[in-house]
Amino acid sequence: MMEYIKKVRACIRWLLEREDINLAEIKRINGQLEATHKQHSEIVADLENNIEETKSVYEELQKQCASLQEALKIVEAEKMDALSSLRDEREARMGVESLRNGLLEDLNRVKLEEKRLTDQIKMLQDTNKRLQEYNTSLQQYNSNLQADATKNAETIAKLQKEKNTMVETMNGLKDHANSVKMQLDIAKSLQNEAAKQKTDLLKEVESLRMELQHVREERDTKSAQVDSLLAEIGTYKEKTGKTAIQLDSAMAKTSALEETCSSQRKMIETLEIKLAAANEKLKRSDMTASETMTEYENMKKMLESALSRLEEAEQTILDGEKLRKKLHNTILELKGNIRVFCRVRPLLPNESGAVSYPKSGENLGRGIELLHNAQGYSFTFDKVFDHSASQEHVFIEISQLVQSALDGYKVCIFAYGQTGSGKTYTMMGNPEFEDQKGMIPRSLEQIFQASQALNSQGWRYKMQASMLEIYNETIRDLLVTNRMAAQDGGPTKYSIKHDANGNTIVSDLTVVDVTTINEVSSLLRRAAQSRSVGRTQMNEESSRSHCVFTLRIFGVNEGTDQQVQGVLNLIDLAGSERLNKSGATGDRLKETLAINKSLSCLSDVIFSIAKKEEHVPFRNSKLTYLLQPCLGGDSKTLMFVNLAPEVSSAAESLCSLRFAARVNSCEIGIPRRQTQTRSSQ
Ligand SMILES: Nc1ncnc2c1ncn2[C@@H]1O[C@H](COP(=O)(O)OP(=O)(O)OP(=O)(O)O)[C@@H](O)[C@H]1O
Repeated sequence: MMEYIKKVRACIRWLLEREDINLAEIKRINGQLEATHKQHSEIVADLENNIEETKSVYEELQKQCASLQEALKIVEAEKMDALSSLRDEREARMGVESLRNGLLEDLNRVKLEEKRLTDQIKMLQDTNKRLQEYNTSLQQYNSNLQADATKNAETIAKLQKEKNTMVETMNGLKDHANSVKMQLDIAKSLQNEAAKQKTDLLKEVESLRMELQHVREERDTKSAQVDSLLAEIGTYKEKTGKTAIQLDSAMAKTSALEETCSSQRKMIETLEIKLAAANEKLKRSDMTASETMTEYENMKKMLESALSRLEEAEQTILDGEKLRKKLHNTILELKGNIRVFCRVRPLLPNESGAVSYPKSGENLGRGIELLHNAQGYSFTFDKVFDHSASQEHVFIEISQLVQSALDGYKVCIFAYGQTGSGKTYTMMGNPEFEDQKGMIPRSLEQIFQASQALNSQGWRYKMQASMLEIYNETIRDLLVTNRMAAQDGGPTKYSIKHDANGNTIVSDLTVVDVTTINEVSSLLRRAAQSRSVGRTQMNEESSRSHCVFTLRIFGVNEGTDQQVQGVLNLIDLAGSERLNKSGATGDRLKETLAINKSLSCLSDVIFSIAKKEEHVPFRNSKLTYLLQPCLGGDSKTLMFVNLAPEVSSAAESLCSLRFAARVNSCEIGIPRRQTQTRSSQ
């Protein structure tokens, strides 16, 4: 309880203390309240002042507001104006925007187009670059091939030389072998003789031996007789004492027998000496025979090795020839264009020339310059032959091309140029004189020689020749014997067709199997006589027709069963002169028109092939339709452009050169070989 009271007292004390504190606090708060009241009244006074001020400001503001509203009205009106003008502007802007959008679309389109074009240009540039690179690589390849070809030609020449020396050595060896053989024959006959002698001697020795034996036996019987006689003598002496006469005779008999014995012994000795000599001789002849035999064997071996080397060399030459052929064809294939050779005929007396040639530089042998109306024109071709070039020289340049007809290519060589420029001279020449023979007889000679040479490699060739001319768009058979031999009595109408293999067939045309060059020569003579020759003012013997010689070549290799089918077309075109220059009238005018038409058809065809046009107008003239397979891209085509060098022909020459230059730039495609195996037929 006490404790409790103590606590209550403490509580009361604490409450009293708290009351004091609270009183002091109330006092403080009252003081604060008073201060706050004071402050409040000050604030109220301030606020009242402020309200007054605000009121005046408000009035001021109301005034301002009224003026602003007025201004606002004005502004609103202005705004309306502005809005309407804004609308107009918007419309205008929309118009402009749609225009802009259109323009943007256009721009985008243009940009896309530009991008496409840039891509295309890039692609073209790339292609161009690639083509250039390809071209460079082709050129490189080409020059490599040419270098290889030259190297091969050198190797072939070297091998040929080696072959020649080997052939010479072989001939020497053969001679040597023959002389050795003769020696051997002599030695053999000597040996035979010696053998015979030996047998004779052996026989003699045998008979001598037998004789000796016989003599010995005789001697032995005689000796036995002597002994028996001596015994008998003894017995006589002893027993009966026969007479001395009997004894003497017996003695004489005995000594005679002894003499015979000694002479026979001598004979035996001489026979033995003879036998030894014969044996010696036999031995010697045996030795000579074996020596000759070894020498013969050595010679035989040498001859065999020389023959096998010769065979190897021949094989290498054949391989080299094959490689050269392949390289040559590859080069021509890579070129892929019509090749053009230009040939200028010599000036006739009293003519002055308008043609010159580069004396040096890269166009040497390929360039030609023509002076016309005081202006110079330069051209370059695959080859240019000046007036001094011989027929042989020109032929060397085309011989590889001719050769490829044997390898199964279609080859077409034609001569183009004005009348009197040397086309016929180039193509046919004068076959009666060796140095004046033209490309046609030379080509045929080469074909026949080469086909014979290829015989050893198993190739068998069959050839068919035909020859026609196209005169005023009409075909004439130049090999037919009776020209008017048609059923109805009129001239034969020839029609041209092409078979599936790309071969041209001219109905009713005479096709002659030829096996020798002489047959072809007589055919050419026959054709030359039939050829239509007209007269113009320019050339007394101007040929007014296109003359087409065709040789079909069928080859089969009996070893490999490979078959080839080549065609060689050699064409002497009619003169290309213009109408005003030829001065032709009447029939001649008709001829000239027909010639010009077919020549222009020829150029149309060549240019259309070069442009890779879908439609090539082959059918526009007989000439182009006839040559379609040979111009259609898979053949090897060469054009001679013949020029007359005189000043008066400069205009015509310029036309011919321009045409030839265009032809030279044409790519007609890659020549293809027509080849198959017999079993694949
Ligand atoms: N390279 C040459 N060397 C020597 N004489 C030539 C040469 N070229 C042509 N001739 C001669 O020029 C003349 C005319 O030549 P050619 O008859 O070959 O001309 P062409 O062009 O065939 O004429 P055409 O169109 O009338 O047939 C001939 O007498 C010929 O012998």
